[in-house]
Amino acid sequence: MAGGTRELTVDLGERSYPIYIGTGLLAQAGSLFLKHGLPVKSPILLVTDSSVVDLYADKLEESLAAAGYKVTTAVVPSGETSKSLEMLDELIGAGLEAGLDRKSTVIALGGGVVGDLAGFVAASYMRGVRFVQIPTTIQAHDSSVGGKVAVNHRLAKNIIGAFHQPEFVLYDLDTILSLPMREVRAGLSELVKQGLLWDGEFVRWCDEHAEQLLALEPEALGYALYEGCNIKAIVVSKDERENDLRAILNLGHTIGHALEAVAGYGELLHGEAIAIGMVGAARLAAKFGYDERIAEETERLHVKFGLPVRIPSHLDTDEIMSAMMHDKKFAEGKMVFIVPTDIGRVEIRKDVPSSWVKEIVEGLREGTRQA
Ligand SMILES: NC(=O)c1ccc[n+]([C@@H]2O[C@H](COP(=O)([O-])OP(=O)(O)OC[C@H]3O[C@@H](n4cnc5c(N)ncnc54)[C@H](O)[C@@H]3O)[C@@H](O)[C@H]2O)c1
Ligand SMILES: O=C(O)C(=O)C[C@@H](O)[C@H](O)[C@H](O)COP(=O)(O)O
Ligand SMILES: [Zn+2]
Repeated sequence: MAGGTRELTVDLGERSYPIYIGTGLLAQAGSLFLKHGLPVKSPILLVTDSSVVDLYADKLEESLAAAGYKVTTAVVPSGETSKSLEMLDELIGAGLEAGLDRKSTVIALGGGVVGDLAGFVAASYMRGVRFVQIPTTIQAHDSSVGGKVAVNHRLAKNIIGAFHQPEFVLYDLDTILSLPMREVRAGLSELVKQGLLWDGEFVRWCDEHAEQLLALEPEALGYALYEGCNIKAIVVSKDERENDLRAILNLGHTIGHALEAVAGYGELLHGEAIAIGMVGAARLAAKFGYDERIAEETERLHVKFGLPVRIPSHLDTDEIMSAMMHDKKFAEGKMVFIVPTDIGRVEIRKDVPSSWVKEIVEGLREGTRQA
């Protein structure tokens, strides 16, 4: 690997895999595919989106071709609406037409949308083929690690999916430099999330380096993405299938996923919805008697990164409340929330009164002063 490349392991026994983080890595993809034993004789399906294809597909295709691979590239429209059953159907068709067999590999080149969608194609094509994650957004430090793959239903996010771990994750930090500013901010939301749920020191570091992160200063970005992937890898390694601990990665998602579905996929970016959801979760913490400064700090930090912290006024509270009932954590008639107990610590609460949640949603509406 190129000097300066960092490597982490997602420790899952026989399904363990590395995450390579560094610069100039797209050009090394072919040799890494060979190193990981991905068969040359079976065609590859490369899935990317309409914004990423012109930026990075050529470099990847060239590297794979030089290593002897035959690659067919399928391009989906960029944005959340591509995480759909219709697009899954299209891509399965593309795989069949390209002659993919059971030894083939599906590659995701793009952000979390492409990662989740291509991952679900890999999980379902012929009941499962190999999969490689090549993330190109900040957000995708989260989505490319851990094996959650899915498409959306109009009523609920990620409700049709699977757990399907990649062979490896190849994170070429050069790709991040072309991200639009709104996507940079949205991605930083989930990076800060990893600190809020696991590592208060990392939150303080993000706070102190906000300017460098927003400017995509390479050293700060490389360190932060490494830390974000590391936290994700630790949690996933302890509880791959979300029997318990892994649910903490869902901080902000009970409200956030509901907002995405009710607003219509793509109106609020995932990271934006989760930013609002994290402020909501922190306000819930105060209701459970935890320090009110947790909510104040959470909000201040998100404002510093230029993220939304209020629910758009046109979204209906009752619709948001009923969308939350479709949350995957909802069980035995109870709402479940990941609640911060300090900056860098959370607990899983299964005793959350829906009246409290409704009060918080109302209090978070645009134009409402803090309750
Ligand atoms: N599976 C998981 O564990 C997990 C974790 C976090 C998020 N997610 C999912 O990830 C999705 C959000 O991911 P995202 O924020 O990466 O969104 P995205 O994939 O839609 O990418 C954001 C936008 O940036 C563009 N883009 C991507 N890379 C680019 C680049 N390098 N330069 C210029 N433009 C680029 C894309 O075309 C898109 O328009 C959501 O669907 C969310 O549910 C999944
Ligand atoms: O990997 C996880 O586990 C997460 O919860 C990470 C989240 O950031 C991500 O948005 C995930 O897709 C949400 O999972 P879901 O099970 O609530 O759909
Ligand atoms: Zn998320």
